Amino acid sequence: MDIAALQPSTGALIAAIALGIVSHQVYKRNEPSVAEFLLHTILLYAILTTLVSTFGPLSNIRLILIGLIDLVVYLFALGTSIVAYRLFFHPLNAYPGPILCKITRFVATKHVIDRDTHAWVSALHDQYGDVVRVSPNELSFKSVTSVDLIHGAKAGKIPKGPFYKGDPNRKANSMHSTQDLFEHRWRRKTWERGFGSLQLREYEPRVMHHLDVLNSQIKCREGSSMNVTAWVEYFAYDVMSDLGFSEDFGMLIEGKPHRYIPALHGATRLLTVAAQTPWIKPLMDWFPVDKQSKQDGKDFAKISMGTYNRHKARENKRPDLFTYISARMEGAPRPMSDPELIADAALIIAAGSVTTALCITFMFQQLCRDRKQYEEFQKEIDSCWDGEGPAIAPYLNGFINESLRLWPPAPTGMQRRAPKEGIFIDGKLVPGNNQLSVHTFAIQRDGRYFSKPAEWIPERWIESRRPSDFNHDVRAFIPFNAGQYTCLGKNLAYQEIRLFWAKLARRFDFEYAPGFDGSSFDQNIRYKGTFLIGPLDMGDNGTKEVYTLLKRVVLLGTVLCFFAKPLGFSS
Ligand code: HEM
Repeated sequence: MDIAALQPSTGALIAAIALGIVSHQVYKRNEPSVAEFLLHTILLYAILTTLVSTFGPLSNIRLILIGLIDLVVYLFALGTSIVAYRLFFHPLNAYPGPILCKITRFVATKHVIDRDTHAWVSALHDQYGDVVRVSPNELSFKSVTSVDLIHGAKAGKIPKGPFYKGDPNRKANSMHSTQDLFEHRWRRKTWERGFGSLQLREYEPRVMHHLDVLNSQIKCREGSSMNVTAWVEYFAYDVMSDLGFSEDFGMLIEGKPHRYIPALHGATRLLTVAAQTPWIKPLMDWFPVDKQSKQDGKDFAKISMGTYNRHKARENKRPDLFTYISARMEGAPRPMSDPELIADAALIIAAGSVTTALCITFMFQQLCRDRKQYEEFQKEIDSCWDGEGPAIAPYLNGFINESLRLWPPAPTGMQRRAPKEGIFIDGKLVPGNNQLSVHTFAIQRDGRYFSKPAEWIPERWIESRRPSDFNHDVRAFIPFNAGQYTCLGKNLAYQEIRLFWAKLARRFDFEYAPGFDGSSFDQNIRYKGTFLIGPLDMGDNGTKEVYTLLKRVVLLGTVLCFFAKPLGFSS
């Protein structure tokens, strides 16, 4: 075929370019879904082809081909218009950032796929300062003033961003993923009933029960090594299935993971990719990408539904978190639907298990790395245990906070949307509807807020022991986020972690397993919504048990001597 004969007329070309630019103006105001975009494009193709046909008689095949060329020109004009706008006319143009990030979200998506978002954004902050444009319409901040404005007390009118739309496995919003301010407020109130101090007291013996099981499993394995990462996960998931639904995944008893763990990990992988670019979500079903994660996502949804159905069917319920969440709250504007409750059921375990497990596992790593800190840690727990839980344990608290500061389980920014009228942060206007967040990992490792930021120093949290010249600004400590969306399980998490150490540090003396030095663990810290970590192989060196036994023998001897005399056995 004569190529020259396929050349579209100038009129059709100009029309295609004009339509590309006009479409961009329309899409800028009303972002289309993938289906809408495809429909528009097909319609445009039909319009362009009709237009071409008006310029003279053409065979059908020529008409189709010239129409296609026009369509490519249209798409090219649309793309060029988008890139030019994002580079030169976008309201976030005044903010610094890498050029590619200003043009496309795929840079951020690539880092999610590479599992290094936390380190990538942190490095961008090192290069560009307190604010970076990480995507065409998204800013990442790391100043304490931004915490207050985006997440804190002054952020009442700031809703969650489109990131939260991303879960491809969800039929309805969970309390956490809803972006409507009013809806979030009343659903959160419903949840709050499960986290009062009375409820926490009720949960405590249930946590202790799982610690007893873990305790006996460690004892059984004395002399051999254990992958602490896995066992702490078993503990945290078993606890949440019990506190959440009065069920027991039974991972601690069986010593192996329930299907829930890989299913949740796979589902989160899909979620974090889809959440970067929510329009990708429907495409995930159409294309055969990451089949395993898709299957995991489906299994995760199925398990959550099963949990919900069993809880609903159960009579004589022990009060647990889901009992509070699923009972209609007085003053609630409407009852919750089944899909919403299933989404909330998934949230309980997803939010409460992996986060707590990560905090504990990072503490294990540090304790084995620094024997001096371990000795002080153990000494304090031994001295303050009052039979029910460590009463005042400032060093333990400092240790927990250092874990959460250096390795916040959810390390990246929690995306919010600027209100319509925009918001002034650090003296500059962020125009309405752009996305913004404070980067937890970066701000918590900023020397302006915490001196020697990369060092694990529990004493920094104890006022009497903190060096007087130390920077210590707790406004920059946001592992649970802050304000209206702050973690609901914060107190539960602290309680669980304290009980964990009170029970286990008193009993065992942990150290790296022979041949393991922790370096492979450090090198394999990745990001996947939360941190994703590798195995941490440890053993109990047994001295603690022997020491406890010795203490008991000495105590028994003293008691016997004391009674022996009056009873006349010692003459
Ligand atoms: C060390 C442990 C924990 C850490 C570091 C942590 C961290 C966080 C963070 C950063 C958020 C904010 C998420 C966002 O804005 O998108 C959050 C929210 C939440 N967390 Fe936790 N969490 C922990 C433990 C728990 C536990 C044990 C539960 C119990 C179920 C829980 C339940 C929740 C819930 C329900 C929300 C949603 C709150 C809302 O949207 O209003 N978390 N958590």
